[in-house]
Amino acid sequence: MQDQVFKSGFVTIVGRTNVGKSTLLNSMLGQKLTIMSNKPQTTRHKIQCVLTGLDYQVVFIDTPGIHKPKHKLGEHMVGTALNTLREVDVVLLLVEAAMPGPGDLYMLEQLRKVNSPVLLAINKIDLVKPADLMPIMATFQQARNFAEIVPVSALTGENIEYLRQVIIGYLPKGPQYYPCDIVVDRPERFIMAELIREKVLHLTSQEVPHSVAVVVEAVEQRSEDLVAVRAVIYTERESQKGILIGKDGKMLKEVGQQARKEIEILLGSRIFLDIRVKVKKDWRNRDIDMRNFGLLEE
Ligand SMILES: Nc1nc2c(ncn2[C@@H]2O[C@H](COP(=O)(O)OP(=O)(O)OP(=O)(O)O)[C@@H](O)[C@H]2O)c(=O)[nH]1
Repeated sequence: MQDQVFKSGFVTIVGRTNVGKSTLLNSMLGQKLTIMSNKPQTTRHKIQCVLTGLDYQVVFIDTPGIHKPKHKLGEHMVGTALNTLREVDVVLLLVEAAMPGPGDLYMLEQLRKVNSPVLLAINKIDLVKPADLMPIMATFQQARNFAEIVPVSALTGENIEYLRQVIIGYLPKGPQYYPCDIVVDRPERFIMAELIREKVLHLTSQEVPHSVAVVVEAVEQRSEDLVAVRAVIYTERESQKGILIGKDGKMLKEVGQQARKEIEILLGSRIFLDIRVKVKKDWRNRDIDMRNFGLLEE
């Protein structure tokens, strides 16, 4: 009998905003790790999630949505995404089940310089009729010779297991980079901040989301089963601060209650969560603020 070969490698999921990258990643990992929202551009960080099986390990790098930059943070997001393309073993391009739009064409153009295998996953197939899928697949295949095209629904889970197998099939022989119980390489503080930001995105209306950054400033073990967490939500304008706090502090209370529940699950402990809201004017255009918020790497 032949020895089993261990396969491992780095995989990046790219695609324009809102195509379902985070949902797909979570669905493949079977756990909630990156934040999901119905508003575009919620993923700013390069998060690595690790999926380990008996004979494989996939390290997923979740890139920010590629889009035409509008301000400095936007430029940085595009730069990060493009850099990761050159460092990975497999690139997974995610698109929606629709004819390619300008965003997809821009993405395809960026991928022209990529040498590693590029797989195409066509997401949200639950929204289209099977007959409409064939011409969409054909159009994408004409645009580039993809290693494979896999239609999926990250939301319903359709074809996700198959996609996982396809990805593993393209990984090279390699070592186990991380211990098997590691699923994410970001520190807990970062995940806590992302959970809080996710609640803000879900609960507030359109004018707030993109100008919000969350920083967890302190985490303190108060007793055996109580951890105190102090976080600050930064906004760009006084008016946004008002919206975030809400009438009689109701909005902030709701954000805090919802985030607390999930942080308690994350840490496996009771949490005392103290959230403040502060205004930091124009932070998205200032490198120093972005670095402080952990949005730029040194
Ligand atoms: N119907 C349907 N909706 C989906 C599917 N996958 C994702 N969505 C929805 O699409 C929206 C965007 O999903 P995300 O996973 O946040 O998208 P993203 O590409 O990570 O977005 P950014 O972080 O902005 O780049 C959410 O409302 C998801 O629920 C799917 O297979 N079917």
